[in-house]
Amino acid sequence: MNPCQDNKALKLMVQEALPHGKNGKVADYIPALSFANPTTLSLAIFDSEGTCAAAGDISEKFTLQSISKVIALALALMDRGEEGVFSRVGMEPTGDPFNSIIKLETHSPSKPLNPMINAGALAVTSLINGNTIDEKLGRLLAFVHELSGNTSISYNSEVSESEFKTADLNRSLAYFLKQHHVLTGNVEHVLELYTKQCAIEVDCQDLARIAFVIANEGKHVESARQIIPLHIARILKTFMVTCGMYNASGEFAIRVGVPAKSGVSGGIMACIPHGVGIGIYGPALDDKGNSIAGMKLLESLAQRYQLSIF
Ligand SMILES: NC(=O)CC[C@H](N)C(=O)O
Repeated sequence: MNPCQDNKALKLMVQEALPHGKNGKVADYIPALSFANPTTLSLAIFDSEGTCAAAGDISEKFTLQSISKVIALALALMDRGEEGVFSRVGMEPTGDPFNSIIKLETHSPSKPLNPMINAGALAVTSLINGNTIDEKLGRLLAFVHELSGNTSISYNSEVSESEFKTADLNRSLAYFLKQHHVLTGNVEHVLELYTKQCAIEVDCQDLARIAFVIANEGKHVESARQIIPLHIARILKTFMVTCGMYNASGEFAIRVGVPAKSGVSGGIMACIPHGVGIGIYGPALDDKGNSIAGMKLLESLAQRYQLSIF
């Protein structure tokens, strides 16, 4: 696997975007995330030639958080099929914050509107095959290893424990879903798996490689192996466009126009059809939970390289 090469043009773009982070704040509702350095920004871009260009400190690691929802959805769809997953979770954007409970009660039936909000992601995580939490997590990690080509990726237990102890809102969502038979099984087990899934730790280069596979119709560049079936890769990208940036997805589609998924750690994964994967890390967030400098950087990249799919 070729390591990413520093790129001068990208470095300039990172330097330009970085000051925008000053207007943001690192997430602290998960206490372990509050230690992140708000003045950092890094970028890796992996393309169909198998080359990777980078800028910023790409060795910095961060947890996937909501970006993991895309990966868990892929695995659940491979495990259960579309009917098995979409009987429990819908396909529509909400316009509400990612952890909102409101539409679960006002919508009938009370299944979560999509897999990118927390309620939908909890339902999806509960569908991953395996007899024990360890087995399910092991399958998820093996899948991440395959997508990224990096078998050393694991989860950060300090972050997962910090989230598990404080996840009362997600706990409420999950118990609500259990009451309405959307989620079956032990809620605490689902939360344990979900918080470990969110705490899977990567760097920008790993994220760019994962993004590439999704962008490239589910295929690896080196081996051309189909890791994710084509129709599932399309579903993932479509959800990323309609719901990937939470309740900022509409504005992001206009300003940037690429399938992307953010996480509250400050990561953004962007998948440019049909074969560029982008990984970004910038932990200062806006009030919707998206990386401010990261979004600015994607906007400049999209303008400069005409990336918008629209
Ligand atoms: N938006 C996010 O990244 C949310 C993920 C986080 N683990 C949570 O459930 O709150």
